Amino acid sequence: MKDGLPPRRCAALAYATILRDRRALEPALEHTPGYRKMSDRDRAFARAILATTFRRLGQTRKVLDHFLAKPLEETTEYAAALLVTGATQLLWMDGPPHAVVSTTVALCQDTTETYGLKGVVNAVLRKVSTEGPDLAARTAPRDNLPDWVSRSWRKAYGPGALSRITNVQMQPPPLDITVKDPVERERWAGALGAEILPNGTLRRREIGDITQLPGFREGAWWAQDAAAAIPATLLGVKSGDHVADLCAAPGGKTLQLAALGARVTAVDDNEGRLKRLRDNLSRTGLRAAVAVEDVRRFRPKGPADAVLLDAPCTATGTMRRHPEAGWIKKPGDVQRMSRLQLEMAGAAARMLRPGGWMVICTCSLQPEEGEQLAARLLETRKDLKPVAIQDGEVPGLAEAITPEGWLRLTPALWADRGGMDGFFAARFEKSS
Ligand SMILES: C[S@@+](CC[C@H](N)C(=O)[O-])C[C@H]1O[C@@H](n2cnc3c(N)ncnc32)[C@H](O)[C@@H]1O
Repeated sequence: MKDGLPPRRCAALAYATILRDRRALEPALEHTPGYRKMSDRDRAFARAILATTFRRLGQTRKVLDHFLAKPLEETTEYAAALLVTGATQLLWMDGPPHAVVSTTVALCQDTTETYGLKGVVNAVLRKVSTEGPDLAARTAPRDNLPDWVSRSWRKAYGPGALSRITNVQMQPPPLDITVKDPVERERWAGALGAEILPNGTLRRREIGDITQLPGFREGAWWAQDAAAAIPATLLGVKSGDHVADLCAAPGGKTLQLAALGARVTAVDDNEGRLKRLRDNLSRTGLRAAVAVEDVRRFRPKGPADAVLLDAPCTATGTMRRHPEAGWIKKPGDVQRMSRLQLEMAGAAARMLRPGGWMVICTCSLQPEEGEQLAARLLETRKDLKPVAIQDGEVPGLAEAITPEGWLRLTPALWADRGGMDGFFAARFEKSS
């Protein structure tokens, strides 16, 4: 088979699946015919095409629109996938024009519907390779947000922040690392060639194969975005405390709490993701009890000293790491998820002992899943009172503390160091 054909085919097939089935990028690729049989290099190439395609989707579509007689959405599904992934390689990946155009045209032979479109695909991609860069220069990173996301962020954060957030999202994400033993942080920063961020997270510019990095196999650290590492630190956990970690898998926050010496019960209803949590515990030599259960039904053996709820959400704060996230969600998902989050937060509060602290967090930039969720929780549970987050608890992030004392992290924070995921966290104490 012609060189470069299989990874490009995988990328185009997975692109169509992701949009049709609203599926996340990694599982979509894993289930794409031929993907698992490819070499590591080809798999990495397919993944890079796909990630760049979603990261630049709005800009690429704008360029393609100039050369298409009808909107891309009205084109056959696979033809649209070939055009978008092909144009992405030409515009944003320095793809050699001849190789990109000829392999993409060859892929038109995959289906009867696209067979007859070889001429069109050839002509359009040739135009993209010659005239596309000038047209692309007239587009902007914010074009890459789905309209509903762009509208909601503009309203919530303003146009300036919207541009800063989208600029960060155009960059490939760094590898962020939480070290098990903080005393060893400097040593591992040296061994890994990493910078130490103000919250103690280690940051490397490139992700690569993390299993080959020093300290991974011996369980000295785990990968965790700097923003995701903050909520567990807000619980004020002491050694020996009983902590319920709700929606725990794959376990980044469970590991943090266990490393502090807490007796952690990690609850999640997804067995597959819990396997990853168990693997992480065994690799790092940390301990936690694990319960496979819906958080809304789970009852701990006794009241917990502290509860962490990292609720499922639309994950629009993670579009830098998961650029497809905004494209596979719809505005209705925000309402649906925020109702679920409120139910879960109510269940979480019931698990807490009087005087105990609870932190709820989501990796979403939608206010319905953050500020509005926290406010609604206070309306519905009179036994909770807010415990404002203080400057000293979040070094370098004082500006992220809201007037109510919540924490609103956006990708634009620490932008000169590579940004972070968008996250929201709020803390409460149970009064009775
Ligand atoms: C944001 S992820 C959690 C990430 C995790 N806390 C960490 O730090 O690695 C949300 C998790 O919620 C779980 N989940 C979703 N609905 C649930 C439910 N009703 N009960 C328990 N877990 C649920 C998902 O399986 C998923 O693992």
